[in-house]
Amino acid sequence: MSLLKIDQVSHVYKRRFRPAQTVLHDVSLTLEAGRCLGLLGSSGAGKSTLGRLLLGLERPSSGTIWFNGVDRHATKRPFQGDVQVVFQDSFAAVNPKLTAADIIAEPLDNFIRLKGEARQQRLVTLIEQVGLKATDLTKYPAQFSGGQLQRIAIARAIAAEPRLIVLDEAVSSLDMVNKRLILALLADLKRLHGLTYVFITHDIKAAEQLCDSFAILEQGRLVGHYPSLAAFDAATDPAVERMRQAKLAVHPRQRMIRKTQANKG
Ligand SMILES: Nc1ncnc2c1ncn2[C@@H]1O[C@H](COP(=O)(O)OP(=O)(O)OP(=O)(O)O)[C@@H](O)[C@H]1O
Repeated sequence: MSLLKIDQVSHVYKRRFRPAQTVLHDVSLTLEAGRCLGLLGSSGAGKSTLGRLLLGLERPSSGTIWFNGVDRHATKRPFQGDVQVVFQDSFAAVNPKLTAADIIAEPLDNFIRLKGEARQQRLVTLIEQVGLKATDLTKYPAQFSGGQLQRIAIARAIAAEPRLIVLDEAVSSLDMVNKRLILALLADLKRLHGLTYVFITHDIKAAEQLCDSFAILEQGRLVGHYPSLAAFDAATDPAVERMRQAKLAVHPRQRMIRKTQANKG
């Protein structure tokens, strides 16, 4: 049985004073445990919407998301520790008033509930697993670089021993060196913990480094699904060609950040 089965999922956003917008159309995908699915597509293709459905933050308008054989949205609390997320902007994703220990401990306290020395030991193990030091646990977000804070976000994501992690543009804001390091870290953690990833990205090169299978969304439709890197590399269909052509384009959010920084400077 597949760990994840997305079965004919469609999603519609209702909008005020404008017609409703269907952003996912009949998407079906499967993912085996211990594998990484690259979910590729240009801006607005519906990637993050699908990620939010997997996390249980939204309910699909139609279709079913089966997780470990269970309809994810049929339960009362679809958002459980077994699916976690790492977002692109780690500074926005954490509370600046919390220490690294508080941030990493959040899912631990919610889902595992360790106490005293066992809890502290687990925090030390987690921060060391992402390549930081035990002494970093008492630091605040502002004291970390973007790459270091992304490591904290990854430690938080693995803290509750999830089965699946949604990585939503998780390396897109990082410089080339940090991107390579974080991709290597994610690959190591996947091997070590038998993790399963959905890697949402517009960056074909990053996806090729981490993923075992590849899906391309265009305007909410699945236009390509490749079960291996070899199949993806060999693909010549127009959807893959369009992704390859777009691979050097800067992500719109990055463009906005750069523009703001340029205006400030
Ligand atoms: N909460 C929302 N309410 C209404 N429309 C939304 C909402 N979230 C996303 N959308 C719309 O749904 C479409 C798909 O957005 P989504 O963020 O899923 O795409 P994406 O592929 O992740 O894009 P990006 O790479 O830019 O993040 C877009 O047209 C977007 O404007």
